[in-house]
Amino acid sequence: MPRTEEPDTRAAVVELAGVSVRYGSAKAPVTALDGVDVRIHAGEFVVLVGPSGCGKTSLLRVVAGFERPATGRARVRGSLPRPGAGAGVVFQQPRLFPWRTVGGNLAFALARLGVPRSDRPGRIAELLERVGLPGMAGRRTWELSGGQQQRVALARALAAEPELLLMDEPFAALDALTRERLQGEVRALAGRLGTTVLFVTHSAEEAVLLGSRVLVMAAGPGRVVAELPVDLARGPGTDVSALRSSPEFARLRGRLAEIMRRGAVPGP
Ligand SMILES: Nc1ncnc2c1ncn2[C@@H]1O[C@H](COP(=O)(O)OP(=O)(O)OP(=O)(O)O)[C@@H](O)[C@H]1O
Repeated sequence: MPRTEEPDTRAAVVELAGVSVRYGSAKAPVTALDGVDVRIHAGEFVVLVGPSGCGKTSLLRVVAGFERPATGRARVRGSLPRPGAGAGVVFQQPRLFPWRTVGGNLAFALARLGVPRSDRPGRIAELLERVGLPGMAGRRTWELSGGQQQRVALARALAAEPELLLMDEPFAALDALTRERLQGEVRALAGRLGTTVLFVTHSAEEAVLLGSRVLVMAAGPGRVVAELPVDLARGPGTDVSALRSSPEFARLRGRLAEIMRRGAVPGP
């Protein structure tokens, strides 16, 4: 959704043009997405926000290659999206193998990526360090808290060093304190690694806190109705709780909540 008449000539990491997704049968079709255009550039942190059923997960699934659009064009780095090809995915639930250790879960992902057995322990230690779980490789996943399990899921998604990270309400099931900590970490991590992120949430607050750009969706049928660029400070030392108490954050959150209420861009 360009904000000017200038054509956008930058190479896009994600490009959706006129994408529709339909479920159900021919007799009872459900149009989950209708004519969605989205371009995401390298290093952007794009958040999809909107009410339940507006197609946020469907859009993410198209980008992940789990869902083929009924109409339109979807490309990731110029190619048809395919599961496991270049994008790391983190879901609301960690979806770890409960019978494997933390390290075993990561080793499985690394093996699938073709990482030689001898390199795996080093990579596992690095990944666990990166998500704030150093030395936890030998732990059973059921010994971990929900937040720790979600960190392991994030480490698994980072195993492929993806240029693109897709996150579907990854913190929704966590308590407020853990959520805040992980929000800060994901924000810092994405900035440090230069990862492009597409993140789904219901929360206006989370959207403004994390996103460099927020896309607002509406239902019936699912579509993108507005976008809000977010210019809150970014950088490794940016403290999420300080950001949350800044006047700029309050202004943006209020504006986004108003856009979400109206389902369209309000006047100046
Ligand atoms: N497998 C499916 N079969 C039939 N309908 C589906 C299927 N998956 C999703 N839908 C429908 O498509 C629409 C969009 O669903 P989707 O899960 O993408 O929305 P969402 O915005 O992510 O919702 P939520 O915030 O509740 O997770 C909804 O009406 C939903 O009921």
